[in-house]
Amino acid sequence: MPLNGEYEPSTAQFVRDQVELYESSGGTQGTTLGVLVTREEDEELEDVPVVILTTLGAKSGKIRKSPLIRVEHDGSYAVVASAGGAPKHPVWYHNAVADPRVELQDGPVRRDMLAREVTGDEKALWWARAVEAFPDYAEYQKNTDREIPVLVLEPA
Ligand SMILES: C[C@H](OP(=O)(O)OC[C@@H](O)[C@@H](O)[C@@H](O)Cn1c2nc(=O)[nH]c(=O)c-2cc2ccc(O)cc21)C(=O)N[C@@H](CCC(=O)N[C@@H](CCC(=O)O)C(=O)O)C(=O)O
Repeated sequence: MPLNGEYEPSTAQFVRDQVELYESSGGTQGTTLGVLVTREEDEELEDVPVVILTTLGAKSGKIRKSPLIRVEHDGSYAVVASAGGAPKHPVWYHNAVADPRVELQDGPVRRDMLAREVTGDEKALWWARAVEAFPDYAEYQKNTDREIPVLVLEPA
C-alpha cells in the first residue's frame, strides 16, 4: 500500500533536484551518481546506480524521499545510512526504523517494501555487496567511529 501524506522535499538542493528528475522522468533520468571510484588501485569515473527511498517522517508524518546507492540481490535491497561518513545517522534512517513501511523506486519500478536493520553475519554479507556497488562506503566507515547501519528492504 503506497505511503500517503504531504511530500516535504529535502533541505539539500542536490537531493531535491535528483528526486525531482528521477520521478518526473519516470525513473529514466537522475538514476545514477557520477563518482570517482577506486577499484584495485584503478580510479575511474563511474555512474553508480541510485534508488529513491520514501519514508514517513518520524515526527512530521510527512513523506520524505532520499536518493541512495542501489544495492540489490535477488529482489531484496540494502540501504546504507552512511551520510558520507558524518558523525550522525541520516534522518531517513531514523524514519525507517520508526516505521518500516517504505517505498523504493528502482528506475521505473516503485515497490512497497519493509525495512529491517541487519547485524552480524547478515550485515557483513550485505556490507560486502554495498562496498562492491560503492567502494566509498568502506572509506566512510574507516573515517567515523559511528557504526554505519544497513537496512535490508524486502517486498511488503
Ligand atoms: C538533510 C536531511 O537528510 P537526511 O535524511 O539526514 O539524509 C542525508 C542523506 O543521507 C541524504 O540526503 C541522501 O539522499 C544522500 N545520499 C546518500 N546518503 C546515504 O546515507 N547513503 C547513500 O547511499 C546515499 C547515496 C546518495 C546518492 C545520490 C544522492 O544525491 C544522495 C545520496 C534532511 O532531509 N533533513 C530534513 C528532515 C527530514 C526528516 O525526515 N525529518 C523528520 C524528523 C526527523 C527528526 O528530527 O527526528 C520528519 O519529517 O519527521 C530537514 O532538515 O528538514
